[in-house]
Amino acid sequence: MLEASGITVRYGGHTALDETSLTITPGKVTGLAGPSGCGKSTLARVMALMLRPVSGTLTVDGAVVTRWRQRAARDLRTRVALIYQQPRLSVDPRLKLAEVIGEPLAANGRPDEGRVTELARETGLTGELLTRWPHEVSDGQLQRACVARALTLEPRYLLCDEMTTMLDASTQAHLVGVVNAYRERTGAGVLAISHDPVLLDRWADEVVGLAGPGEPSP
Ligand SMILES: Nc1ncnc2c1ncn2[C@@H]1O[C@H](COP(=O)(O)OP(=O)(O)OP(=O)(O)O)[C@@H](O)[C@H]1O
Repeated sequence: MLEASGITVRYGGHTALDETSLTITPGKVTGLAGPSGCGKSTLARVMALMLRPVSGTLTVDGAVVTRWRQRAARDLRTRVALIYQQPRLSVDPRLKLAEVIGEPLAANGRPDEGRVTELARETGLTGELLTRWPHEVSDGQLQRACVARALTLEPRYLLCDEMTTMLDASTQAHLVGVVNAYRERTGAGVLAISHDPVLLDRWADEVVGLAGPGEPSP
């Protein structure tokens, strides 16, 4: 399990999370809802080992996380992948789409063109798109590449932060289908953060509501 327990995060003097807890179970989709600014993205970044909380404990399959970001143990860091709402802010504009997808493999010294091609096919990207720069593709095509990138190292937990909010209905359905197929094949646990109650109702096994600090739980 991926377990955040009693997590507190402050940005300067502002408390974004106040002793918040959330558990993601392998094989299940946990939905996370809550008003804008209540700390959903912040919690996802903590659970992806990208943001160190002021206090609280994060455990990944029983291992307590003590180091964060690049200093985190590679084995723990690569067990969790995060997909953001805005693909343009999460890709290096100097990399072509094939390189975007293959980035985690290259960074871990395991370049694998075959795996990149396979993931591109699964996420609905044609070979021709793989040779383009990010500015030459649509947001939906770029998000497909980001989903493929998130799956390259076969994470045990996949955190989808408003993954489909900016996309049309058919791209949304396709990418949710890709994540579901991955979960069914590998038993990965999924966190689905969304403002869309219809999507969460359809997609999640359980929906958790997050209140802002100092507010009553919904
Ligand atoms: N890097 C930052 N520096 C300062 N404050 C931040 C930073 N990131 C987020 N915050 C603040 O922390 C709070 C929680 O932000 P967060 O993005 O986690 O909320 P959210 O629930 O994901 O919101 P939304 O649904 O609008 O995406 C907000 O008040 C936000 O303004």
